[in-house]
Amino acid sequence: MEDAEKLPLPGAFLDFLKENGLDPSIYTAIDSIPRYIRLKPGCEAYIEEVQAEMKCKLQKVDWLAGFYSIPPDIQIASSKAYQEGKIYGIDASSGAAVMALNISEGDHVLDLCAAPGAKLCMILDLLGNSGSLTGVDVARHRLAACRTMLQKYTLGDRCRLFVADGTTFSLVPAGFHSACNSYQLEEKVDVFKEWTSRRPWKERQKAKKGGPPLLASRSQPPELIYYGQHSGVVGLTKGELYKTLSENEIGSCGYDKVLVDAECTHDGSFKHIQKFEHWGWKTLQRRVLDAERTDSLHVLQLDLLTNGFRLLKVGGTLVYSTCSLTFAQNEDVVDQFLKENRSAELQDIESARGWPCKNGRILKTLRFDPLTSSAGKWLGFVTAIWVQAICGNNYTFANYSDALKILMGLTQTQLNNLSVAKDVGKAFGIFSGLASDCWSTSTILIIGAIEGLIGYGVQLLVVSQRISPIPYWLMCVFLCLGGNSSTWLNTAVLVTCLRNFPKNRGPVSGILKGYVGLSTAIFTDICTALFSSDPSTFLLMLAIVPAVICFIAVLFLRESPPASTFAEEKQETQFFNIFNIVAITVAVYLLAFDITGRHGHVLSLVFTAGLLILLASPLLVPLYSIFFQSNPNPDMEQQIKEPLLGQNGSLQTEEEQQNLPASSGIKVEEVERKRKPLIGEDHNILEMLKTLDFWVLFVSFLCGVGTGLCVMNNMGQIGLALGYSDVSIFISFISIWGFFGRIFSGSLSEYFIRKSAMPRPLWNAASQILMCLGYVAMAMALPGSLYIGSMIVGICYGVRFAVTVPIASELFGLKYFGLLYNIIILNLPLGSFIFSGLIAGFLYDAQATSVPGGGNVCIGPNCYMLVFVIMAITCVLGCGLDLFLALRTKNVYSKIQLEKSLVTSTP
Ligand SMILES: C[S@@+](CC[C@H](N)C(=O)[O-])C[C@H]1O[C@@H](n2cnc3c(N)ncnc32)[C@H](O)[C@@H]1O
Repeated sequence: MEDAEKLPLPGAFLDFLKENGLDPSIYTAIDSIPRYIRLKPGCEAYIEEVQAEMKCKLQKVDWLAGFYSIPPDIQIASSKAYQEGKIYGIDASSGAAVMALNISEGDHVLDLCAAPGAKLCMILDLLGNSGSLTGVDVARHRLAACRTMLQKYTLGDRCRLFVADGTTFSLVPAGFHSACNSYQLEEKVDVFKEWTSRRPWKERQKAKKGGPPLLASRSQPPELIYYGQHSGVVGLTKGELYKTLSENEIGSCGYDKVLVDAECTHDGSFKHIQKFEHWGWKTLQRRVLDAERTDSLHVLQLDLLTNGFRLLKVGGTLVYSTCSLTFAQNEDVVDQFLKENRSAELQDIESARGWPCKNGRILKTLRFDPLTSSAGKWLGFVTAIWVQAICGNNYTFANYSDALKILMGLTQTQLNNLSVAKDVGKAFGIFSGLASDCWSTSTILIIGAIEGLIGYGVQLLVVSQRISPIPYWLMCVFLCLGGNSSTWLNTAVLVTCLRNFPKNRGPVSGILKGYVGLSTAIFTDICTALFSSDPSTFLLMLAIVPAVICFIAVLFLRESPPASTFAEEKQETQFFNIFNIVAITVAVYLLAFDITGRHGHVLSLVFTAGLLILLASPLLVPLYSIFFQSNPNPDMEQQIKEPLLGQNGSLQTEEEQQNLPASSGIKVEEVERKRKPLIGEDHNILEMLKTLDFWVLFVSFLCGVGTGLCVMNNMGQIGLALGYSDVSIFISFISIWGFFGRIFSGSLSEYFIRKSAMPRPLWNAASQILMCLGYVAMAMALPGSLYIGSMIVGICYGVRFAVTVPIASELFGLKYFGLLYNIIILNLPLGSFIFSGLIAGFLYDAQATSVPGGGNVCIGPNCYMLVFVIMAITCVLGCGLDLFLALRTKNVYSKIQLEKSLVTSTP
């Protein structure tokens, strides 16, 4: 066994792991686990200095503000930045435990197992100049180290530290609640003054005689060893400080937030376990594995949790965390606690969205697990590709619109408005965006699948004449449903994949949107090949296939940890190159089939089989991952110098880190934003709507996709007007060239950001100019114009999509991306309505002549000429807006480039 070679774990420890259902192979990952540091708020300007001093690049941890990962071999204790208190050594999962508390301004927080104080410092940083923090620890010398840390990082002003047993500690933040302080009217004679490190004579004498015991006992009253000026202690009398309240009083005067980061076996601490190689495995047996000790640990953990909860205000939040991986010390403790405390309720840790963790055994608990194979993430991406490859069903309206027009006896305006109705369905994408912020990927996918099944199912029944034509308005509703279904699928796929691969947003968006572009061709070609463009069969496929694919994706597509090591990122880029190659092969294959004219039945069957094989081929990436790799999740223990609480109570050094494989939040609320976000940071919807950048992006997107949609929706009639009876070739053209636009702009824009900080909006500007030329070509209606025009429109429409998605995420963040994306996508129904429903519909009807039996028709280049001219002018406007946005976002892209260059230049 490889792990045995790396770290020869003793039999007793292996037995311990086995008893607790833990895989020993997790300890093989020790050497590849990065370290984490947190930058003290306000020290951001020193990043470069810190990097230069440590001779390594700090890689930002996207999901945890202020955290950076560094290579595992870098020692921070000797660095100037550490000594000057600019950086902390703290594990990312410890940071997650603090974030789960959801600290808000003015909170009074209790840290019941505070020493050595990494989380304590982070809490104080988050509190700033408000609220208070009470740190408690049973070990005097460890808490003294905590005090040193507070002084070093100048964080002590709102903190008080008590040596006390956390299972019996009973003091509330009395100094802040006059209502809870019955002594307030008494004359205060002997009050606490400003804290001084100089001890009273009595204490010094006591210390000379050997001092108090290192560990506080349960019955011993709390001993105050430090308090800051604004910690609520100064001005209190002893009676006030040490007053214990009734349960009822605690309900209103207790703590807003309690952290119980309980003592545990530390088996989740890799480096901690590694240290036993030096300390001796017998020590491990005695300190960690001893059955009696672990039994009493479970009791201690439950007691700490119970007492922490007792001191919590009604409506407050408690987080229980350990650095053990065993169920006994985590879920079992929480389970037992919940049984005994019916007023406690487990709450979702909402800030955990996108954290590299998985669910614990109890719903709403979380585990930071050391081994997470990336195969699942890639398998999820492959199913995302498949979902997208069937997601462009919305663009295939022209394939069956004529059947609808004839069956329902519609005019062109009515038909165009039907196509607008399907695009209006996208306006309700807002719902999928909202839902994606609270529901899982699988729920969103299932909703989309069922909606599509109903929407296209009814259209199928009408077109196949299984039911007589339904009223026009009702048909609008079902088209709307069909259109809306794709927003659920797109949202589920895009949001999840962008969060899983935040460092490769261009390729992710390019590939996924590329397949959306291809999906029209995939549907059209397979249908034409197998069923000779029969509209009923086409609709049957639109109804059934997406639902089946979605149910497959439900099994695999979920949020996973983003890459957090340099090697992982490098590999991500390689894998995306492979996906790009496969996608291009699919596109070329489709193109080859399209341009080689009509094919016989056998050849068509062979083509379809080949296409299915190509669509399945991305599976090779997750298969490679399964068979040739096992990636450690890096959120594991950092450097530990000594055992935590040894039998002699030995003291850990300051830079020791805590690991947090498991934590559960009990009542967590939304984090309050303290300042207006800058462009490039996470914006909520209101914040985004208030920015000029958003409106520029929104309107320029409208200019691009609105005009493009108009061409797609009207292609059937444009083709007829120009003398083509079969327009499927043009529809396939738009789809395939759209694909090339998406795939190349996604990856190239990423490449040029990395290379020269080229703002992504410049790609939109270029596409808009090209699109303008395409419309001019179509307006001229020369021979071949429609081929050139559909190719250009396809490319530029593709670029718009692939580039705008990452731009939105780069400017406004990924936190609320589901909703942000769907607001931007509102442009589809809006653009479709303005350019297709209003402008094209009106101008076409003005030129057309009525036909017997209802409806109208227009033949000749004049039918659409004015429409094309208007759209060409719109493109020039769009280009201007894109250039303006590129100028405004120059700095954002310089920053992104800097981050990317840091990654690539690191060995
Ligand atoms: C996992 S460590 C806490 C780490 C700390 N929260 C940090 O982030 O630096 C557990 C701590 O619990 C303390 N402890 C153990 N038994 C305790 C008790 N009965 N009451 C209070 N603290 C206790 C230990 O001294 C140890 O410092």
